Amino acid sequence: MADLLPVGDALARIIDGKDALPEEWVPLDQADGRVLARDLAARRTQPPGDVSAMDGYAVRVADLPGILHVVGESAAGRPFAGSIPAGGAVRIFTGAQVPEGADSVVMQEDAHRDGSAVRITATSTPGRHIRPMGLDFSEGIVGLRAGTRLNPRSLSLAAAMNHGELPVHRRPRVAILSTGDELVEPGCEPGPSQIVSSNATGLAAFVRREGGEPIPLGIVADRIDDTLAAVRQARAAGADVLVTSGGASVGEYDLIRDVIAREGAALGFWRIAMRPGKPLMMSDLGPMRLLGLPGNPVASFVCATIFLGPLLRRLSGRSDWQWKTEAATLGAAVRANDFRADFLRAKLSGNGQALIATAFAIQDSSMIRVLADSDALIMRAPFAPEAPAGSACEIIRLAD
Ligand SMILES: Nc1nc2c(c(=O)[nH]1)N[C@H]1C(S)=C(S)[C@@H](COP(=O)(O)OP(=O)(O)OC[C@H]3O[C@@H](n4cnc5c(N)ncnc54)[C@H](O)[C@@H]3O)O[C@H]1N2
Ligand code: MOO
Repeated sequence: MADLLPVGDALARIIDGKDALPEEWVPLDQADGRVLARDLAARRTQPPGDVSAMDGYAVRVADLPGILHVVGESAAGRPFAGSIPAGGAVRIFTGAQVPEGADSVVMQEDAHRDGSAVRITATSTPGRHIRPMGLDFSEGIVGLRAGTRLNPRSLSLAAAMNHGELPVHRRPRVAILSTGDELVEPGCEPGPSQIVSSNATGLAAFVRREGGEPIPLGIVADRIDDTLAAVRQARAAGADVLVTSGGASVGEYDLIRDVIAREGAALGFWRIAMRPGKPLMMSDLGPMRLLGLPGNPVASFVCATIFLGPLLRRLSGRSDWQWKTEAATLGAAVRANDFRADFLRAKLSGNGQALIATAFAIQDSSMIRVLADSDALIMRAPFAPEAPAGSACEIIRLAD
């Protein structure tokens, strides 16, 4: 089957020419999951001065041990104004600026206060319980790199670096169209030969998790005019990507190729050496990249994982756009593979370091329940020989 494109070539074609979408500025509280468009430098030094790491007394090590005179107080945001004289101490709290003259902080558990005096029986060392200025970061250092997907931790850092708004890439807009005469929306009363459309639901959630904005276009029947109208709707909505599901194969009702032709576009490719997902197709309708996913639910989802995810991450500006593989051990034997790269739905188990991936016995690409139960895809290269349980394999983890 020489006309089937290898998976790696298909991925290269799908991301080809697609770089990060333009930058926009968003407030911090809307930036979770967005991708930084520029390196982000600290706009201040943290901590801005030497501060105490404990509640206790700021002292001079040279005076210890001894009975010291408490000359004032330094609290976070309300520093002691003067400097500590010889034999003096300042009551200090966590995060408060260490007064001039002090070179150590003694925890209050190790000090005995008596009126304006404090008795400290042990000695200390210079710098003890003091966080030096700039311990966390100094003004001007790059704390977060362009291409980073923001998460709760990096957002805290952006805030601490004193950024109220962040430059992020625009989210990819992804139109999602289901095709098929037999399809009805979930939650209605299907007739006996109807099928509940499930692909669009999973695809929309997938798109959101990959940082995109789904544009749901619903279901169209297998009629060229209806399909064409929906594709034009996606173009008019300014979608960056149109994902169709179904109508990708060779039957008389498989219309996506006809629609591409009617739009005057060329078919980038059609049919790849992959199972599930053989009839995948790609085309560019102006700036909108069309990914024609197969209708079989598992094929649709696996193609989304392998191709749509990387495309969306590229458009979002992520530097980690490629899917990650992990080494695992087969929990059950797998058969010799044919000319199509196989992505076997599998369950992960294992204790400690050994990750065990066990392929489901039935791998039919219509089986949504198996997909829902899967934790990972076992990757099998074209013509990989049969492999017994216990052999090494490569997996792609499916997101929770
Ligand atoms: N003669 C051949 N027949 C088929 C081939 C082939 O090479 N030669 N390839 C097979 C493979 S592999 C796949 S995958 C499917 C893909 O077909 P289509 O993309 O045209 O999909 P449909 O025929 O429209 O639907 C297939 C199947 O999936 C169900 N479906 C479709 N859309 C949805 C949806 N949104 N939600 C849930 N289920 C959906 C549909 O009812 C069908 O059962 O072609 C093979 N045939
Ligand atoms: O891609 Mo098809 O789903 O191999 O079954």
